[in-house]
Amino acid sequence: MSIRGRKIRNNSDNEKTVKTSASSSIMRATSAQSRTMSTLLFILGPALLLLVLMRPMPMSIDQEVNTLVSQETIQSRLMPTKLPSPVVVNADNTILIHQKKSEEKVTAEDDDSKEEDDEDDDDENNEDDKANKNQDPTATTLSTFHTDPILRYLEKELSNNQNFQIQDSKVYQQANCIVPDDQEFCPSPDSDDAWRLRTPGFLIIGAKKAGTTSFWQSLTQHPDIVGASRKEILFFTQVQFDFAKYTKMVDERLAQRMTELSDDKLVDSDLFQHYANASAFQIRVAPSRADLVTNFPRKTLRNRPNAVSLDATPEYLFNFPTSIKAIMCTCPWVKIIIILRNPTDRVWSHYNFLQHVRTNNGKPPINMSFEQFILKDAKTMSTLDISSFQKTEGKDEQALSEEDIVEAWFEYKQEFPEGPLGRSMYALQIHQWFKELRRIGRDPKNAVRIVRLEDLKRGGKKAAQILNELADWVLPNDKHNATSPIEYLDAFRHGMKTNYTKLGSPQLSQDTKDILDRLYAPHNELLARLLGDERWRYSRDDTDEQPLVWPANKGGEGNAVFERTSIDQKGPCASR
Ligand SMILES: Nc1ncnc2c1ncn2[C@@H]1O[C@H](COP(=O)(O)OS(=O)(=O)O)[C@@H](OP(=O)(O)O)[C@H]1O
Repeated sequence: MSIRGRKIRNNSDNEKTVKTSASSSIMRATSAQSRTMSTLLFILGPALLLLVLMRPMPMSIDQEVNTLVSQETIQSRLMPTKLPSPVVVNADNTILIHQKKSEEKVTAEDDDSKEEDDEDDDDENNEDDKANKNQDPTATTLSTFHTDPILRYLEKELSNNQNFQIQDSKVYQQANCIVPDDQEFCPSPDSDDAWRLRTPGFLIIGAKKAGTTSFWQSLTQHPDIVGASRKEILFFTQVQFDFAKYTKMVDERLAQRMTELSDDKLVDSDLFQHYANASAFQIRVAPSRADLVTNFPRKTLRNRPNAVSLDATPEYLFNFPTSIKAIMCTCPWVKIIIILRNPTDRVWSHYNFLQHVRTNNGKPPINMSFEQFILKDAKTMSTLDISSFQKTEGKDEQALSEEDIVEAWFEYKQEFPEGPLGRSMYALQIHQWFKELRRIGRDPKNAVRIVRLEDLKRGGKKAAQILNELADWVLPNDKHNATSPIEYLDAFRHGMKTNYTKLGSPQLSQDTKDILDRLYAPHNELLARLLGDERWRYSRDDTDEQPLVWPANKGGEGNAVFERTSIDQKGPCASR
């Protein structure tokens, strides 16, 4: 019997005794005693009641979520500061995430010219580098590593190796890629292999649960839009990205060199590990294009000179710390489509997906309520042990640098790969994509299109028009309009629409929804400023049904100007 059970039995034994003696006491009780009791109760009663009412109540799950998902916990860690200052979105859509003493704007060009300077005379400039780094939080880890003897050694060794030639093309230097000597990398546009340059022609990079599957199904209606062998090939994510192959080679070479230098102080296992990691993440090794194209129907592409291929992997948007580099090193000409959705609705859909779809697929469901799910994520975000976060904590004057954010994001993804809350922080992710595109000399307005699921969901002529124009944009040679707007829309409508209510999903509680809307408000604000239209705020009061496409027509109609451009073959192939 449990201790609790025993207590109960003892209590009932006692009860009998108490009952017997109580009845005789009552018989003997005098009216004077009764009066005293009544008086005491009259005086103490209200005080006791007050004490009971003031007792601290346990927190409800909603309150707990509210506390954790507050701007002080997540916001301060994932966004550099509270809006509006010092986050400044400039007219040209660059975001100034920190304030330097001089209030000087940091642009991609500044970064580039700094790198070039570093390369010219990095020995002499070690001190300068340090000084610059103190002044400018966006001074990249790259410049730190440039001052490093082991990285210099690696660079020297790798550039001497015939299998690892650093391409002399500027774009590759800027993207900091080391391109393996891949014979298939630069086929002549007239050769039978020219199709490789259209592989992939464009990407749908996210967001997850924003209708990417229907979007893929819609665009592949066109006979010249050829999907990869499956949706979500994940080629440019860390898992598929062939870092291992190249880092293994780097590591082996490093290990060999370390053995040769066995007397050297540098032979230290921690240090070795550190630089092995650095070799993977600081020196971006381009994945092999030969491996990439195996994910596409090569025969179809070879036989159709106008065809453009599509990889739709929503993981890429979220996976920016590694995916952007891998993509820019492998197919820098690629066009990018992003589809967004109200951030709170996206998180809810994400939860339902994991709860139901995975179960149906035989994979283990996430066995928690929606509130527990987002609490877990909020906790991950707020308790991340990332030195770069801690470094800046409490120092308002020195906000996080972009490098810190990228690093933090990387760790966050490791901690909770689903990252349901983080994935809906769109501005932070899109900004990184824009920044990287500018870095290799591409204008995001030419390279990217962003649309909303809400506009496509509504259907009608305008939704059909968006899909049609996007197809036009990615097809350089579409002279025959093989697919009509209505066909695109029909395919979108019949895409992977789900109805979780039928699957038995509970409704999203209004309180939780409000909390999430509050969490995302500043992120949406930043998105609206980044994309130059306040409707990207995703305000629940917004009744404007005008479709929203980025970049918007300056005329204010909200429709993008879709220019038909041929695939821009930037990169080392362009100069050959
Ligand atoms: N045509 C149409 N109309 C309305 N809603 C649509 C449509 N197509 C897809 N969806 C909704 O998009 C959600 C799935 O998004 P994804 O395909 O991107 O999911 S995934 O990331 O590939 O798993 C999923 O959202 P939820 O139902 O809210 O979970 C789909 O229902």
